[in-house]
Amino acid sequence: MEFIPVVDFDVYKLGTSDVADKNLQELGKEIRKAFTEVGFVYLKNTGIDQKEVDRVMDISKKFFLLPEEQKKPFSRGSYANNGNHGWVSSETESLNPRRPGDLKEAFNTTSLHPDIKWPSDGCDGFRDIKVDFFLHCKELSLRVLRVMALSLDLDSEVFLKAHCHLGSDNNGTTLRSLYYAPVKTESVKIDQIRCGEHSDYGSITLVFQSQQEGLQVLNRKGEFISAPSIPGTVLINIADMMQRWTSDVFVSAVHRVLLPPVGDSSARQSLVFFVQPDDDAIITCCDGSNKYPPVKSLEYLLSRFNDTYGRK
Ligand SMILES: O=C(O)CCC(=O)C(=O)O
Ligand SMILES: [Fe+2]
Repeated sequence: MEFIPVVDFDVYKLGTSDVADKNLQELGKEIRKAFTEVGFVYLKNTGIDQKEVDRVMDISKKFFLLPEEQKKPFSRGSYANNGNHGWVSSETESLNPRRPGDLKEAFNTTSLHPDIKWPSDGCDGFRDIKVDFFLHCKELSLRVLRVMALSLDLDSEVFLKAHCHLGSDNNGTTLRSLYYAPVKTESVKIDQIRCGEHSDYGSITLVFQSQQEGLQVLNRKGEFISAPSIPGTVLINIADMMQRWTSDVFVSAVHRVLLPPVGDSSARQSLVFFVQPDDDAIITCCDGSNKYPPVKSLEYLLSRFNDTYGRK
């Protein structure tokens, strides 16, 4: 496939409850085709509107533009109850370990625990805006996971059963805001880009992008195709654990974010919702085959984090 298909999710958008089986089946067919052929799909009419996405981007940007000393207290690794929650500074991660650190900053919302300390000075409303958006993304993700199961003629709950704790500290699902600062060409290292080639780790990922281009997806022919922002849609991709789960029926495609063209000094932003099965879920091939050995969700995730943050 040379492009990523756009599928209309209207019949099962957030807020609908009485969807006919026939409609779900139709939807399933289209989603299945996209996830087997390219691993990515754009969904339109999901019930998450562009205004809400813009609000989350705006509050995130306010935080990212604060001076470093104000962001440091919220660093990833400083939260006792959750090792993944918090701020990650630029060039800390290499999603492709063969490249220098990615030119991006991130804030991970992984814990919704009431005791979590949130940024608020200079970015009023940060917590509420993030938490509301997290919960909307959660609802949409559960709907998509249900359609995916149906599309494979499986029990509709087969994936949902392993996402019961989504939004609690026994599940690693993360809403990540990314900020790709304007690039100063003269200080870019050799082979450095905004986000190195990688595939995601969990079950599925929801992506919302600002207008700036750069996201590319590797198709089955081995060519990178661009995945531009389409306002009002959400881009959804299969991640590695889902590929294992479906014995490679759904493909977790490699993707990356390139530098902007020389002379383009705009910042880029995205919101990425990484859906993760519950920590103690055991992921076993759903076709009954043993193409991949069973793996515990949390162990798999931790091994992938070690690669990203440079295990020595
Ligand atoms: O920023 C983007 O558009 C995508 C980033 C991404 O693929 C990731 O963080 O896993
Ligand atoms: Fe990704």
